[in-house]
Amino acid sequence: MKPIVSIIMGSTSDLPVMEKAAKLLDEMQVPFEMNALSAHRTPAEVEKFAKEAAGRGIKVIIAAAGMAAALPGVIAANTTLPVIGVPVKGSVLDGVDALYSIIQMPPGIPVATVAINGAMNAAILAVQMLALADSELAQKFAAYKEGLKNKIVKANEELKEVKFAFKTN
Ligand SMILES: Nc1c(C(=O)O)ncn1[C@@H]1O[C@H](COP(=O)(O)O)[C@@H](O)[C@H]1O
Repeated sequence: MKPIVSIIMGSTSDLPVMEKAAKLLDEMQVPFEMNALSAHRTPAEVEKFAKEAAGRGIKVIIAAAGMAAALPGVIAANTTLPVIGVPVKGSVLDGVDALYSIIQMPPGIPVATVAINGAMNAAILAVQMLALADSELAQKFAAYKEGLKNKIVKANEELKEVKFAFKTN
């Protein structure tokens, strides 16, 4: 199947973080692609990628970078597709540098920024955007959310049992 989400990262060193986004998209059966491109190191390729993405059928771009993270913003500047930015923790500034670089976009060129290393939430946001026009995906996502709820309800029941055991000992 042709990819409809594109995960792009500034370096393959960001992959351990971005694997969480890939896993979630895989779980939701959303076709995606992954590329490492850098606005600093491969600016021409980034511009080409961003300009051609919509024409290739990509609907949402997830762009991740650490340090002086220009990549998500440069992609947003070169496409009309929604761009979700993931600041990656990696430098001596622990990802705050990337967070500020990505989140503080000038008016007109937004990047929907998630938490530092928030790759999974980036994928969830992408799924939510796609689900607006895909009722099957919307149902899958609703089931996923229900699963999250059930997990905490079960954990709460287990907690009560622990408390009970604590009291009787
Ligand atoms: N922030 C950017 C950009 C960019 O914004 O274009 N290109 C690479 N990087 C980031 O540099 C960090 C170190 O990269 P290396 O590990 O390759 O030296 C990575 O977190 C990457 O996202």
